[in-house]
Amino acid sequence: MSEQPAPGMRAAAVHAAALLRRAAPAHAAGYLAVSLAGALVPVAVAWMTKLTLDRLASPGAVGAVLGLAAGLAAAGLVGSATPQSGQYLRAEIDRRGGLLAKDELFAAVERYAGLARFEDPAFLDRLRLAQQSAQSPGYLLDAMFSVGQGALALIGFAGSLTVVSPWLTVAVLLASLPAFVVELRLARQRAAMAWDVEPVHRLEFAYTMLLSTVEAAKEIRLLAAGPWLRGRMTGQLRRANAAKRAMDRRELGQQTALALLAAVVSGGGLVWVILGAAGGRLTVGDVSMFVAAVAGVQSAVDGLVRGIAMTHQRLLVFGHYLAVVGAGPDLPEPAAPRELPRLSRGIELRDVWFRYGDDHPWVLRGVDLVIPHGQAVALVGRNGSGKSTLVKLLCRFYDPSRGAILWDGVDIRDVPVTELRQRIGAVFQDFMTYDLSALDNIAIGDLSALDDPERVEAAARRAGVHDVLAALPEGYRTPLTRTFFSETEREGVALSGGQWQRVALARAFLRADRDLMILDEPSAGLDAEAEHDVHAMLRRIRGSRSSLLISHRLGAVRDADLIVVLADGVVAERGGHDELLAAEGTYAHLFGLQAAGYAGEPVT
Ligand SMILES: Nc1ncnc2c1ncn2[C@@H]1O[C@H](COP(=O)(O)OP(=O)(O)OP(=O)(O)O)[C@@H](O)[C@H]1O
Repeated sequence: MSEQPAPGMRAAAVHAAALLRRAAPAHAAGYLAVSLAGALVPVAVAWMTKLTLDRLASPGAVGAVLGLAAGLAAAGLVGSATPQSGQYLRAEIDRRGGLLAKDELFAAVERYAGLARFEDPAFLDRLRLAQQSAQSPGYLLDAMFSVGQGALALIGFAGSLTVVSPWLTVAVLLASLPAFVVELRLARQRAAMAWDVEPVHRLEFAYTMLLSTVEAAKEIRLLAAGPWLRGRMTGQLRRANAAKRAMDRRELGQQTALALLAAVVSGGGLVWVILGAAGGRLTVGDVSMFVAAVAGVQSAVDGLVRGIAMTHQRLLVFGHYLAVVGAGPDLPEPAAPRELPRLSRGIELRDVWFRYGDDHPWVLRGVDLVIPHGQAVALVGRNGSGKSTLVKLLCRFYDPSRGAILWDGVDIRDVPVTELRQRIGAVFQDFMTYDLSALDNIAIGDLSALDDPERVEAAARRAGVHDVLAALPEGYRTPLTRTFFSETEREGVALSGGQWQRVALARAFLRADRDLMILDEPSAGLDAEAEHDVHAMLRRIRGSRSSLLISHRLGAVRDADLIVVLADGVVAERGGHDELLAAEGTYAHLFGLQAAGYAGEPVT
């Protein structure tokens, strides 16, 4: 990983506090009270023990001793009740805070209109850390409270120790100074290590997914590639473990040295106090107070330092959450958005250049193309010629690197992207197969159809998949996945590739009233009948809607109003089927090859 981000500790702390205040204010206040009690009870117990012992040593103070004994019992009660309530409050804070944080995180991710961030490894690492942070925001509170707890206990015990010996207090405090410095440095190093190890975990996760998903299981078993992938997965895990082990060892060495230093100081002090009590300079209560105070100071310093270190580390990680939530739009938003007119003339790509990144090759190199209103345009070209890329630009998943896309003359960058997408229906080449019910799989095309099963059925009929879906064990409510059960605990079903493609078509047909219908390889897995239906649908919408059809089956595109051949990043040929055949260019060549295949002629 190239750089460690600097997310702004203060901003992270303020945001975390605000988040928890919104999510669980009463629980956070309760947790604070319980934490304070946890810090103060041991100090109070130490004092009451000292006073009790001193009074017991001097005769005739039964009344006062009784009061102290009652105080000690009460402190014991508080001390034993606080951990359980603290644990409950802490868990509830996590649940409520986690819910809010996760919702906030994914609402922010949803606002990213483009795709580029989802293809940026550094961003994906950040997103994973942000998710970790959102999972359990109570950790942050823990860390911050332990700073307060440590500070209170430190003040209490150091003050108490001063009563026995101011010099010893100074020595104990000085001895704990290195711990501050070392632990803080370790926390920074741990946070940097977590950031560096993130890409390794991402790879490990990718291999884990390959080894555990049904999509990959077939090929991996046939190819006997499991051990090879497992080796890669464990290799990544070993790399991550090595980095963590190195960090743990560093911590072990440094923290052991710190512990030894603390032991030397408290051991020396104990000898001095015992000698003092034996010589009559100190009381028995002083010895008890000393033992409690030294242990208390050391554990308070330990808690304080760890609290600061933890806060530092968790704020750094929480900074990733903050960075994702506050990342702002990934595509420029128009300052003064224009209205998108109902398409009446057409969509024009004007000298469109595009590449996926500055160090990527140009995919489109000055495409000029008009998709006229009410016409069916077919886009053909060799693999990798940029057809799907052009579709992604039309949906504004990316902006052209140069040039513009005009919708009835309006640059699509000047209109709200959601408005643009409302006007488009599409089946992408890599369409989704959602692990949802059949109904959901189709209705997601237009969520207003969720409560209108008849519309969903009509779309499924048009895509030729209604009979299949209606015959499923729970009809349209059946999950189209073998991964989950339905609401009634019945197993889902698996569809065939072509059936899935019809479901994706049905999803797009729910949007058939939109201005532009994009079909990117919609019939690759379809049987001849279904393919025929797709083209019948395209003919039906012709005249009132524009469509863009991408297909390698040239027989399927021959009756488009306009056929466009994309090659070398530009429009190489355009025209009607007969026109392009007569031109004897790429289209004619490819069509000839396919036609010869169908006619059974030898292909030359
Ligand atoms: N997300 C991406 N990031 C980087 N490069 C990409 C990305 N998607 C596509 N490309 C590259 O852009 C080029 C065009 O790809 P595109 O998918 O647009 O081609 P296509 O004409 O649709 O191909 P096919 O006929 O095989 O579907 C290819 O060289 C591909 O490697």
